Amino acid sequence: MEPRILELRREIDRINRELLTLLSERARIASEIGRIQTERGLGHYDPAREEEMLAYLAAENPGPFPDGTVKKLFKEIFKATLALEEQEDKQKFLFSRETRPEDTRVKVRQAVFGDGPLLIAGPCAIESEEQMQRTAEFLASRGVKVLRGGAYKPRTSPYAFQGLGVEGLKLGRAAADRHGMAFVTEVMDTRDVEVVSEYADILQVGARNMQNFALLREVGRSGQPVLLKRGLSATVEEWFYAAEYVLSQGNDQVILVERGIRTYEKWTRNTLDLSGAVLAKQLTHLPVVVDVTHAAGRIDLLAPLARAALAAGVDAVHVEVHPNPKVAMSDNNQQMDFAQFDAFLDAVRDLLEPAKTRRG
Ligand SMILES: O=C(O)C(=O)C[C@]1(C(=O)O)C=C[C@@H](O)C=C1
Repeated sequence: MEPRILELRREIDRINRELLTLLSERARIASEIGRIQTERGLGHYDPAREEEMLAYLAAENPGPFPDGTVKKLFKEIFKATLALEEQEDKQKFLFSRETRPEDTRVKVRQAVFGDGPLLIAGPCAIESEEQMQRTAEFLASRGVKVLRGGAYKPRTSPYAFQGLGVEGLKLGRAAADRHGMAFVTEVMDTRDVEVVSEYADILQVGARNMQNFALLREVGRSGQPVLLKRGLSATVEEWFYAAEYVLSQGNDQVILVERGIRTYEKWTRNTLDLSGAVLAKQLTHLPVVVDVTHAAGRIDLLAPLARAALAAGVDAVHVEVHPNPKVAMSDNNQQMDFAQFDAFLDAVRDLLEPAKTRRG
């Protein structure tokens, strides 16, 4: 090798090392800026700041690189810096496995979310004492430990059945108590969190309320376990950020529910985003539930979707069950009757721990 080249390369090596030192120092300073921005709820990307730096770099460019090349090099530095700031943010999020590597377990009466697959089952809406008692008795006899039932119903039409309210809460609590089950029901308004908490073991925040930030904070403050449904068109990141609202109030009993997202598909009510559910398991330490009923909106897909979800490692599957769906006050076509639930159970039993389910 030409001695002069070797000598010049050693000069390059020295400058490489100096550049590395300066770039690392720059990154540490920018990280400090990023931490301050995050604390103040500010974003990191600042195009005006980037333009300001590019302007003086071009003006002071001694060559031989053309201004365009200098700008391109520094834009890469800005991009890398932004990625570093955003990565550091993610490591700060309470939902992140970076913050808590071990799985969070949510224990509610006899059910432990995150400790082996569970079923959540029950009617869309609580309609009567007889309906809730019959359903709870049947489901408990099949080993279901978590009873769902809506007392406050988010209906598209204001003229549709809105739920029994507190009367429904009482019926759900009584049915769950009689059969040793946990009771989960939706809360729709910050003003109802206190009363719903008196009856329900788990507060459900519905898909339409996923970014009702006041409600998220209120259920967080309640300290009650929260079942957080992903919004109809929410990104996975928005879903996690919604969970962060609850966690930020000091409440770590958060369970994430993938219930299908709104797409262009017409043959199913929504489109089950299994990748979203898997991302939730991988990136967060929170238990993850898949609600196959609201995803599919039809009975014939429930078992295959539940099998896929359980095989993918989710912690629970959520289905709607009603003694007589034909006369249900809501969602008639997507609730299983008892015989259909037994067939569903037979189809998924091998993926649920045998101890948790039995044929009555
Ligand atoms: O100064 C900031 O706000 C930063 O986040 C640092 C920095 C940079 O690399 O200089 C990074 C990204 C921004 O878009 C602007 C500037």
